[in-house]
Amino acid sequence: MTHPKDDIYATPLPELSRFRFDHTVVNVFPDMIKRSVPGYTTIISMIGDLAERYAQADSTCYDLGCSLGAATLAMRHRIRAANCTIVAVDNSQAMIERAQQVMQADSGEVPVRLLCNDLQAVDLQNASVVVLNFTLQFIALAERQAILEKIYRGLRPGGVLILSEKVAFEDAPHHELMIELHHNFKRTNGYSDLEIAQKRTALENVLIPETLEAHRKRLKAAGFASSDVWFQCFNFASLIAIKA
Ligand SMILES: C[S@@+](CC[C@H](N)C(=O)[O-])C[C@H]1O[C@@H](n2cnc3c(N)ncnc32)[C@H](O)[C@@H]1O
Ligand SMILES: O=C(O)C(=O)C[C@]1(C(=O)O)C=C[C@@H](O)C=C1
Repeated sequence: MTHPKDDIYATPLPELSRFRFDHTVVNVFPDMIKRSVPGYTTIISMIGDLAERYAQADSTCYDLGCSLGAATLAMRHRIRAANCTIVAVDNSQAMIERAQQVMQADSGEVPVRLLCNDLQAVDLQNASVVVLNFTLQFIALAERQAILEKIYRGLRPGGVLILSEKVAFEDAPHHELMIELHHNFKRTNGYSDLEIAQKRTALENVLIPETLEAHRKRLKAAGFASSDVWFQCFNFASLIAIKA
């Protein structure tokens, strides 16, 4: 499958609409996310490692906000436990349609079920691995706690949640520095200042980052006794939370 270059924000757009995961984004998504999220390829690969370690026999692994299924594929190729299924969920019809093609072209043996649905409407049961890879950041703040509680309830003891997010920092100078370093990462990857600025505006009030402290507090309140960061590059981080 070819991966066209993301040039969505390359020319001045008279009206910047809110960022949406529509057909235009789907077409360039693999290029967009690799050039926009520091460490994305490493995180995907490590989700495979973690799935190999934590997937339990006769259980379900969930990829919530799966987009084109990069984390699903990483898990599919690393799970060794017997009789596991992966359920991959996204509420963008365009993403799920393309993800179907990606799964059909893949020869992995672990069964994958793709669902076009709001992850908040999906019942989680008998889970050993749950992935929220840059998804929770797109959900309203007031709805985030209930999602983590549902995940906690749906996990088996010893199961794991992998939560990756763009994050904010309490300390204003540090926050600004991380944003500048992230923008510099994008510039190094070929995005112009115009592209960076227009995407930033389109993501305003759509992608809502929180501090790592806020995420850990929420995970604790949901029931996770243990959670901590296992990856961070600038303002992009991934946490691991284990159900005792
Ligand atoms: C940044 S992308 C996730 C990337 C993907 N997890 C990966 O590892 O490549 C965010 C995804 O979350 C999906 N999403 C946002 N809100 C959602 C919701 N309430 N229910 C299901 N999917 C959602 C979007 O459609 C989008 O595909
Ligand atoms: O913060 C940015 O500038 C981004 O482009 C980040 C981000 C993300 O973290 O999901 C936003 C939208 C796209 O899905 C790809 C990357």
